[in-house]
Amino acid sequence: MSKSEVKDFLSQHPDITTIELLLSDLNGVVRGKRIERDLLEKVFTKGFYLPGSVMALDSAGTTVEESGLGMDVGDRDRLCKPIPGTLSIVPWHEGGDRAQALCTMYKDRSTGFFADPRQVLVNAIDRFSQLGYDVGFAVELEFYLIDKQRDEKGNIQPPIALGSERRMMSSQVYSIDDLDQYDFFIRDVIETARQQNIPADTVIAEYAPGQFEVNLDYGTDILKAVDQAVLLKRVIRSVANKYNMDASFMAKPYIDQSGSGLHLHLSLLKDGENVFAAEDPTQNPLLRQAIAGLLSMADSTQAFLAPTVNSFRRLAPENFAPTSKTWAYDNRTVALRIPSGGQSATRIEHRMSGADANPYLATAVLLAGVTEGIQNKLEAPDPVVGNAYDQEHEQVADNQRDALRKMEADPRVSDWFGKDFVELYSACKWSELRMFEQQITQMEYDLLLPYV
Ligand SMILES: NC(=O)CC[C@H](N)C(=O)O
Repeated sequence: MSKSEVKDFLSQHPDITTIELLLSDLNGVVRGKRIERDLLEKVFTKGFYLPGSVMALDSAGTTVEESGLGMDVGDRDRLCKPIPGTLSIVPWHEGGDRAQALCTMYKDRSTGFFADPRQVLVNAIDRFSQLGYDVGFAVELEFYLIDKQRDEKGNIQPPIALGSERRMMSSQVYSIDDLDQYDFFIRDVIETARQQNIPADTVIAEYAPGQFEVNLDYGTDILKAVDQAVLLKRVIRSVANKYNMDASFMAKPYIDQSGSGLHLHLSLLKDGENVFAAEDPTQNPLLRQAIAGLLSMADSTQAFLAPTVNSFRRLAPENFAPTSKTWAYDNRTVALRIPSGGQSATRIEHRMSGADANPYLATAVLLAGVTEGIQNKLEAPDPVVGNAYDQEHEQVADNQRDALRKMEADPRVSDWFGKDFVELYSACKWSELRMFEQQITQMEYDLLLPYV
């Protein structure tokens, strides 16, 4: 990051006293440290240090020792550097004196650290670029607003909108009333994002009470768009918090309501022309190869798209979350949708990731699949017509164990994500899975303890 960026920023924002330096961990959770204004220039030119074990944390924030990045290497520090263009104010901070910058971790001064998920995406973008296409890329994020107060049974519940008596209980998809009721929140998200140069545009009320979707505008720079998605999640959480609500990207917070997804849209362009375009896009050979590649890696990359035990609860039929390795035109019951909307807008909507997936890894999955399909001219099956949930199709794994084993078994995953990274991810996820499985549920005590 250039010295002038720091100088300009500090002179434009004389009130800034502290700056948060942020990194996305394996789970997409933002971590980092805070520095004083005086140190900013040095940090931007020379970098700063955080333990490499930041990239080996489980969901409880504990270092997974099997990763080899903790005690084995003396919990050693790694160089981190801010990413140019990401320095911005933190509008939700009450004092108005805080800024932030997104950062990335290095192995040495010039090589990225294998364990940083952003670096995995950087590598994937490099390989994908060799295909020689420009892109149109966009991210959609679903999330739930949740009351900080639990209901009388101790369960989570939708919040009461500011200045209203009414708890949001309806399931009115695309409801304008629901958007009205939450206007204060939505406006604040869009405005806060704007202040951080994040192009969040549309907000939609989703299928369930308190569930919304926010879209980032189409971009041509994949890495920048994913950086923005990571930061947008923080905006949404922080703005919700301001109004005493939680915003959650958990894949399935309510068992009887729709889950939350992370949908990625990709079109390929050559000389400004969309190469996926065709009168009937499902017959476009290049698009079919890209689809075939994605489907061929659907099993072995699912562990990145469904990163926790909870993610697999989202993958239930009839909820517009994909359960099968399918694709179709204008159809939300499949894994890969080709949205309608005119030839020049022809694109793949990748619907497999939960909102809990790390956006860097989910996007690397997308690029790997598309590249493998096109390079190897893979053949796609026929697109689905009608309700994919009612038909016989090959299913994706319905549990994390199977997904992790399939990830470990496919050499293409090591090739794309790095052998060391796959080993790290695997160690962290198995450890976390064991942590979840070691809990005996209340239901087991209620239904089994007295009777068996
Ligand atoms: N609007 C939609 O497409 C719903 C998507 C669904 N909530 C998911 O989990 O992916």
